[in-house]
Amino acid sequence: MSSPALSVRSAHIVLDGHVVAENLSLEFPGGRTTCLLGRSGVGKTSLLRHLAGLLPGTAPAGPVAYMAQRDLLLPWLSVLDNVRLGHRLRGDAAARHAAGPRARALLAEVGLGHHLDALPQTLSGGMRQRAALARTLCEDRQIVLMDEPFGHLDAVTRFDLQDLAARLLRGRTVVMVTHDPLEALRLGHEIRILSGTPFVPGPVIAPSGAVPRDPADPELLALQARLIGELRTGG
Ligand SMILES: Nc1ncnc2c1ncn2[C@@H]1O[C@H](COP(=O)(O)OP(=O)(O)OP(=O)(O)O)[C@@H](O)[C@H]1O
Repeated sequence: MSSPALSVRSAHIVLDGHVVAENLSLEFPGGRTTCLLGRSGVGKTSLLRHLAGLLPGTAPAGPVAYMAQRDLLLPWLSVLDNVRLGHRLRGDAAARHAAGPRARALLAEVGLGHHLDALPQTLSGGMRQRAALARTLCEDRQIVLMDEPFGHLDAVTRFDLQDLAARLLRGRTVVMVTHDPLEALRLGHEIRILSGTPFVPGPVIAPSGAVPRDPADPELLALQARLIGELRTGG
């Protein structure tokens, strides 16, 4: 099954009287990763929450997986139970049972196969983010919304998780908020810069080559300089 495109049509995003977006129309291509960049406070999280149907008066485009800025792991559940939490909360007995092997396989993929019984507070920040990524993927949704999924990680851990995410998210429709232009350039089939109040999305930036892209690629480095310049002047 191919992942659906996502569209926003003539949307207004207003939070307690603050107009974040007005008459907003945007397309996110199916089966591709779109990275959203923009200065702090421009409205990236609000747009993601709009897409997820988490704002008043909105509905999700379909079943979505949402990975929030904080990992939101429940401290009293093991890593394994955190990863299969959605199934445990929603599913019937058969679905709950089936989630176990899937959760274990994903935890092995993210390098936590030996920490199934660990409690979140005993893990490093990078390990917690990996567990949160496994939980997001355990939902097995065609649409995945991610809000700064690799923020607050050291450069090497971030780099490794970007590679992992690109592999595990292949073929899904992904909208990812990031503050890091290089992350957007490594992972995004398309990149949009949001700027202004209310925000307006800039034109689609579509670097060439498959993701995850090589950060040493001269095209990427040139684009990084351009994105930083646009963020500086536009935001
Ligand atoms: N509940 C609220 N009521 C009023 N204004 C809000 C509310 N939540 C957010 N805002 C404002 O809406 C704007 C957009 O916030 P949002 O969190 O979407 O920005 P962001 O681009 O994701 O920021 P950051 O990069 O810092 O996470 C900000 O100016 C923020 O102050």
